[in-house]
Amino acid sequence: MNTILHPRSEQLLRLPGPAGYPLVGALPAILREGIFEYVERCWREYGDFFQIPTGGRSRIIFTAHPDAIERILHTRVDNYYKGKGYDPIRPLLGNGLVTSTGDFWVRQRKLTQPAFHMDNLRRMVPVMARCVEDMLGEWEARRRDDAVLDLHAEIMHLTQRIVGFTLFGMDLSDREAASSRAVTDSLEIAGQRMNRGAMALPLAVPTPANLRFRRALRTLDGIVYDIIGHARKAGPEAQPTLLRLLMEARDDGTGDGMSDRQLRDEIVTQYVAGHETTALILTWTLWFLGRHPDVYAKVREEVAGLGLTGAPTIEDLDRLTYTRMVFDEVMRLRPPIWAQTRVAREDDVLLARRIPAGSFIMFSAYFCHHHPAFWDEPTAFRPERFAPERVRARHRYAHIPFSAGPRACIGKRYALYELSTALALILSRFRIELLPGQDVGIRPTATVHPDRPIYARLRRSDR
Ligand code: HEM
Repeated sequence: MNTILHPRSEQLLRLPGPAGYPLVGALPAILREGIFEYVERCWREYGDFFQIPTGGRSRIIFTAHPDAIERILHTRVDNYYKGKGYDPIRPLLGNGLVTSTGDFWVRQRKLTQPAFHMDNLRRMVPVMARCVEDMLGEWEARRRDDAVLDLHAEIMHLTQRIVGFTLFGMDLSDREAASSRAVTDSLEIAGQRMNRGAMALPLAVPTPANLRFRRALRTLDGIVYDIIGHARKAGPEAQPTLLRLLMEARDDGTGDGMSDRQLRDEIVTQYVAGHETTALILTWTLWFLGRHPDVYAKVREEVAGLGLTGAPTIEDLDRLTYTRMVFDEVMRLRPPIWAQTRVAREDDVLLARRIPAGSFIMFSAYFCHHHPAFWDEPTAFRPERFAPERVRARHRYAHIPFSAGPRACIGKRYALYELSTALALILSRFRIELLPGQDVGIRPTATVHPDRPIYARLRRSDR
């Protein structure tokens, strides 16, 4: 049943939250502090559910409670759509799978899904392993020179190479440096544009940030149109990849294929969504393992138990159950995508509060993952939290690094196999020693980064 609610309904006005200025609400404070930091402060002060004024009558309704998240992503999923909160990222991702909505999204998701089926993942794992081995070969030379590695930079190169080969059938190595910078720049500036909300200047205004953003887009477009051109030349007999699948897809009604622009949007989306996220988790995993020798030893033992002599199989990777708990804990503490937004189509009730149609809602995996009612000592690193019996006893929406419901991450299994393959091969060959005295915090933009490079030395694994 749908009760019509006026946007100024008393129930909504009674939501706690900070005060703001008349025309600009809390935007000056958000700009000064950054949206993540601002939300964190409010979350500590106002708890699970509050509103942030953003000027005039508009407001962000924020929640980090799993009950509310379950309602948004599952119980009343049809009532919550991706709206203007995704605008800052649209110049980068266009109308690809992350940003599209409605019937168009349903169609594109259906077309894309087979690329991530088990039979395809099974074919991809040896390719992932080959990319890791190539990196380890380079690391071997550096180990002999006692070189220091910038972990995240190394891992970003790896995951880009993996996405290039597995999804597009192409070696992107020679473009790694340029595209890494373009992806980091564009996500960072999209994050800043999110901070500014309605106050973000149009991209056409030549501010230094806008110019950097446009330059990053040109670089990425160049790479992506190259990928498409390469695949067209390779012809239909080339290896089946996500790209081929999308190129060969035909509309049921008209029989038309996707335009180059739509292909571009889908490819950029998979490229960006598919390598930065996994790179961040692998980097953070190596960081936490370096800081927790007991956990490191258990992962190392589990990996050694596989007795790998070459690339792992899917069955090998499925046996890495403790390692999977470690990834779950890393993704709890450092979910790459710290918040998502939705707009309510109709009036609804969240956590016993009435939410009028048109409300702009932000919900956060990061703060949900740190919720003291669901996690003991939320900031402590404890993979044992993910023992199966403890997971069963917990709220299903207390841990949502991949989101949930129909718009959950399409690359979840791909990501987990990639992470396990990489970690298993790295730990089989090397011991990674963090340089002492590093105090690494987080730098949340559109994704949650380390706030400085993480440096490590390589030692031969003590197998
Ligand atoms: C640890 C790694 C990853 C994490 C934590 C992660 C997380 C997420 C999250 C939270 C969303 C929802 C975003 C939103 O709706 O705003 C999402 C969506 C998505 N992810 Fe991932 N992701 C990961 C890896 C990947 C990989 C490897 C790929 C592709 C190869 C991928 C492709 C996508 C796509 C295309 C969507 C949009 C799905 C849709 O709306 O239908 N992700 N991911």
